[in-house]
Amino acid sequence: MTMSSLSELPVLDWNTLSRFLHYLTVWRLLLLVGAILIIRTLGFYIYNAYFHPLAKYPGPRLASVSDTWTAYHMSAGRWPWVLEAALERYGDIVRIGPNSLAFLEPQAFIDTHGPKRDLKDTFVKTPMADGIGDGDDGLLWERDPEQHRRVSKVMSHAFSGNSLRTKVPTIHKHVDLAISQLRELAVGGKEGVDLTEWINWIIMDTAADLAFNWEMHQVRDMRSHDFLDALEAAKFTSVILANAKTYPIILPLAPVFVPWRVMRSVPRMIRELRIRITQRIETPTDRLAHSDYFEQLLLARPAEDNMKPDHRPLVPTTRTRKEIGHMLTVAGQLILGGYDPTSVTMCYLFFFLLQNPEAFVVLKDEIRTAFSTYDEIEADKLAGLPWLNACLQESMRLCAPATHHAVPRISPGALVNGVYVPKGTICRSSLFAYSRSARFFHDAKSFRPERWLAPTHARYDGSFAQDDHSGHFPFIIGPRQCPGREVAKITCRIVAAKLLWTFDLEQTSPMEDFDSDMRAYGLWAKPEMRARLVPVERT
Ligand code: HEM
Repeated sequence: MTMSSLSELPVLDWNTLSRFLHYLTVWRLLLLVGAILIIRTLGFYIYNAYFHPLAKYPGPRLASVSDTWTAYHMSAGRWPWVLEAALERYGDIVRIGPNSLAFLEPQAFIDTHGPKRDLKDTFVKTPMADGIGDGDDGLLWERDPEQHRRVSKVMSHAFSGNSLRTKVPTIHKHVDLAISQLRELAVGGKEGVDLTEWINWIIMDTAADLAFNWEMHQVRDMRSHDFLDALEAAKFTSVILANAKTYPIILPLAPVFVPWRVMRSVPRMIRELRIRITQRIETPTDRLAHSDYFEQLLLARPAEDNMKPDHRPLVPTTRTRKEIGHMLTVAGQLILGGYDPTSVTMCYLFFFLLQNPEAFVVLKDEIRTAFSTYDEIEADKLAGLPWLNACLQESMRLCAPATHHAVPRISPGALVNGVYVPKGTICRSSLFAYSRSARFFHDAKSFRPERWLAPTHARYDGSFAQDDHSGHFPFIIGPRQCPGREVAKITCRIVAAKLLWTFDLEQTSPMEDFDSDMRAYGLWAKPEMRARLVPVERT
């Protein structure tokens, strides 16, 4: 290049720059930014679809490039069925999001949820919700395995043997009141009662009373407490917000999905909880009506517990704002954990029984033969009734209350069902799909309590002998296993036995179909069930 050609090159002086800026109108600028965004997004999609470490797994095309697929189906209420269909179509491991895999085999569930020798190998929870008390995630939502272990240890005493026995009279108290209210109502009328509503009242009254001696009196007053209404109304919103945490793509849309009544009721719910908790903290143990789970939280003073006994202050120091926030969150979770899955289990138990009259008759006979008077009905004997327990197991197999959304966990970089899953991958095992798969259960989609009976039982049916129960974990397994599982089973048995000992049930609302009419958001929507309760005549 000669000196003369060099001098012909344009010089970037102020004039040139202002001519360039003049040329670059707002529209052109927007076009430029748009083009950059499109190229970036396309690059991101091409990487996800063809070069991502999970690209080798089959699945819906949209799911491989965006989380919209999962977020949409979860919010539409058909997630368990959609995931089941995807596993049926694509195989045992399906890519359900750019960074998410779903598994069918029980071993995958054991790998992701089972106990680990080293906490760093834990498959941690995905973010679910922020604690309602000062950013504290309490027990259920706690993601840090160390912190979870600490809180879980404190609470474990509340659910252990002796402590559990002290809770049983409280369960009977609420069920007895419901039965006597239902008798009073003389519910032989045309319409009958809303069984779902009564189950909700009984279970929530019991859950709140057991959690921290909170008497909600829904059964007594025969009307829903604001807290119950708010919780039921917030179900859909909670799935949107929880989804938004895992899939930020839907975060900007979240406010659109939050109905006005939820916006109004949730702060009310938290305010009420705060007042009740403060009252509970101020009530001395000897003035309580009965023992509750909350005692354990009040006993635990982490800072002081870790001091040598002779260094501890004689009078415990006042509770900090942080401690109160923690208690508030755990208390809310104890009510939510105690209420929702138990009421769902009870509702679906009756749903399946009403649709399977033969199984229903066997259950009524078993209960009415086992107890000659109402007052004889007690927890230990109920635990030994094979058909009652088989019906409960079968109902939780077909409609596992808390695991239908395939409880997600994040891989630390480990083997799942024999394949290496990279660190950070979200893993979901669909117990719903497993439970309804003909590969693991004979006559898988039918309600057949026989499958849970021992060969010595008169109704034992050998066709179910090959059923593979190894993945039946309605309460999951490992360190996050449900601590309330025994309370839940005792409650369900007592409610079912006392109701069926006293009444015959005739459904008055139309029968719904499980596969086409039911919906599951973050939590199961409950079926509409009106029933006439006819008191059993006894000589
Ligand atoms: C049939 C009824 C019940 C079922 C099927 C059930 C199921 C479950 C499942 C699957 C989990 C694990 C959730 C996860 O990791 O995301 C869980 C956790 C939990 N459940 Fe239950 N539950 C039931 C009743 C109860 C009851 C009566 C209580 C009493 C308060 C309770 C308290 C809890 C608590 C506190 C947790 C959190 C445990 C932790 O993260 O360490 N549950 N439950």
